[in-house]
Amino acid sequence: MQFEGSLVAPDGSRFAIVASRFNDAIVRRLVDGAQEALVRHGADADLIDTAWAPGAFELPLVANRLAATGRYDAILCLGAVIRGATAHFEYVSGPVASGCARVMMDTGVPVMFGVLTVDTLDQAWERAGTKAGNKGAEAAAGAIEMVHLLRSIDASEGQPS
Ligand SMILES: Nc1c(NC[C@H](O)[C@H](O)[C@H](O)CO)[nH]c(=O)[nH]c1=O
Ligand SMILES: CC(=O)[C@@H](O)COP(=O)(O)O
Repeated sequence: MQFEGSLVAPDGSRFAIVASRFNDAIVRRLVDGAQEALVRHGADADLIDTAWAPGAFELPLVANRLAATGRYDAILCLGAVIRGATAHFEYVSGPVASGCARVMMDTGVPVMFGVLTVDTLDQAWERAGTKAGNKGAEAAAGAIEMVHLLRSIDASEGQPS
């Protein structure tokens, strides 16, 4: 058997975008990119919910609560963690990444990590819809692929290999 996900959202698939307000001038571009990419790949805009958290550090908890509702086929966590003058960058970016992965493994709901972890504001702008693409749109494409992939694996249960 070979399993892979297409980039066309299955009918009725529901998505949640969890975004952080810290550096929101950048994060809003990630959210816009994600919403546009989901719809362009066939998702129903009415089936895309968005939640805003204070900062990236809070994203995993919000993602966990949304995943626990059972309403969503995939969740996108979007944010922008930009290095400052202290070690705070490490204490935020590390737990956010591991927290998002933990939610995905604990709940079985795909949680796409669309959080920028960059050293400079320029690097953030480059990844929010300019010369390095849009990490929100990338997260959206990955979410759709994961929904398809997991549904095909689940559908194969009990079938001979
Ligand atoms: N410096 C950044 C933060 N810091 C805030 C934390 O995410 C968190 O909200 C606070 O520590 C309270 O728990 N958040 C970002 O998203 N990006 C940053 O660059
Ligand atoms: C990622 C951060 O928390 C960072 O932006 C905070 O800046 P600083 O390290 O100068 O306090």
